[in-house]
Amino acid sequence: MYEKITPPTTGAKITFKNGEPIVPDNPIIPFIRGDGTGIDIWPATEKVLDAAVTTAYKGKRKISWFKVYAGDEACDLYGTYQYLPQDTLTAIKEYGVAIKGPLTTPVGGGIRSLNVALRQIFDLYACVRPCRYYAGTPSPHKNPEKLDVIVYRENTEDIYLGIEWKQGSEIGNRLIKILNEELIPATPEHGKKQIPLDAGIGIKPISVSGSKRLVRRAIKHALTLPKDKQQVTLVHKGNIMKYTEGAFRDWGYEVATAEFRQESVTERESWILGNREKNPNISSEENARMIDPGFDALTPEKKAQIVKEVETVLNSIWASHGNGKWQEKIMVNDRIADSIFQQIQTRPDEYSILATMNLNGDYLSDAAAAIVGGLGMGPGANIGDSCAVFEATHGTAPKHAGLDKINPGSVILSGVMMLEYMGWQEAADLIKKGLSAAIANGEVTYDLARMIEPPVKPLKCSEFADAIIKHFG
Ligand SMILES: NC(=O)C1=CN([C@@H]2O[C@H](COP(=O)(O)OP(=O)(O)OC[C@H]3O[C@@H](n4cnc5c(N)ncnc54)[C@H](OP(=O)(O)O)[C@@H]3O)[C@@H](O)[C@H]2O)C=CC1
Ligand SMILES: O=C(O)CCC(=O)C(=O)O
Ligand SMILES: [Mg+2]
Repeated sequence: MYEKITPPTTGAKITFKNGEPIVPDNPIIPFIRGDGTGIDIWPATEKVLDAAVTTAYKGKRKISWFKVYAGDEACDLYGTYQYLPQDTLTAIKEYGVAIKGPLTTPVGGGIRSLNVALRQIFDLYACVRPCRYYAGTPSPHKNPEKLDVIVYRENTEDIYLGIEWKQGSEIGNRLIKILNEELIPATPEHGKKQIPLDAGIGIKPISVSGSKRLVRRAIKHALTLPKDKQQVTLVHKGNIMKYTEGAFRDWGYEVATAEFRQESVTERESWILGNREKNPNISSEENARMIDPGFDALTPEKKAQIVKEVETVLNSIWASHGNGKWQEKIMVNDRIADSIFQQIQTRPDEYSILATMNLNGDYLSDAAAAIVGGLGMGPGANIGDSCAVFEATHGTAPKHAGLDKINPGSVILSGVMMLEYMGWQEAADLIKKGLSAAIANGEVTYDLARMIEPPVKPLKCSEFADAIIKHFG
């Protein structure tokens, strides 16, 4: 079955039922070490995960690690250009849950991202990146503890589908010609616009199914959070890209109101209900004026539309959501993408789950990680219905590779997410406890040490792993 790798002789497979993992006490878990700093981070991560499982379960549970190859290491073993060997894909498919270090992607040419390929091959449609603060972590922000968000990023489409044509290529030129001469003129709303003849072209598909399954998962996750965090914000640039980003917003609201009607309220609905609660005799038109600040300047058709919206909401959900009942529901709102970047800095505590398309989520997860201490503190998971691959938000950080210096925190915390996903909460809690105590004690790697006042001596990557284990307590 495998060409160059052999699974561990002990251990059992994780299987899936209705999208949920069924985990034996001795699961076989494939891991990819990763390029660049993966060489430093993986041994530290494995050591911490194993120590936590041993301490928590005293031998009753154990992970059997299965080394599989991707990136530079794979080329060394399998030959030139064998960046993602079939062995690796077979192992991940067979064992269902895997963890990986970062993999290099060249800019401008060369291979396409192996990280993105894994997400697409296994249909890992939700990229889940929690950004929360561990006490004592130095941060460029005054109140980093106020940020506690989970970026829920669509993981398989958008421009990451990778369908693009190089400037000057034959097909690219043909496409531009067809667009300029046939398709754009046939679309009146595009007027006399033309694509520059010297452009490269990329395609940005955003589908109903891709958007809805992501938002569905985000809402289900929100339902498991404490009441004050039960909120999903749909992030989009729908004012500019109406039929992709704007549609993502609309489909997100459709999921909330059609599939989670009893559990959710949209922000606009909450305003309409709230206006009626404050003034039981309020007219529909007055209510419409209050939810839309520009109401008086609108055309009569637009005004009528908003009045109708008010009446529809009151007729359909006043009984189930009115008189303050909406305050017990999951709030679904939306924010324009550029605005959310400033909102998570200026009003961090107003947000919880941020549901995004692929590119916006990529940017936003790095930005949110920076607020709580940087990319060394940014874990993540790529989740599908029959497979999950855990990996950090950051990349290979090549300038720090092989120095035993980098912060392994993000991959270790990705391991914590994996343990939680497996239902091994006791082991996950031990690691969070050990990591919190190490940080609070100033035992940190260079990235955090350089921000601490007065300065502390940085630990090596491997020493940080040891400090976490020491603080299991
Ligand atoms: N999922 C994946 O595997 C990903 C892969 N990549 C790939 O990684 C490669 C390098 O990308 P690049 O843009 O340099 O981004 P990186 O995330 O690799 O690194 C950028 C900088 O972030 C800081 N950083 C990153 N990781 C850590 C960490 N664990 N601890 C502390 N600081 C950290 C370092 O800053 P400083 O030097 O200031 O300390 C580093 O120089 C590219 O090929 C890219 O495509 C990128 C993202 C995700
Ligand atoms: O695959 C890559 O090289 C980059 C991916 C990335 O930045 C991410 O997933 O956050
Ligand atoms: Mg990224």
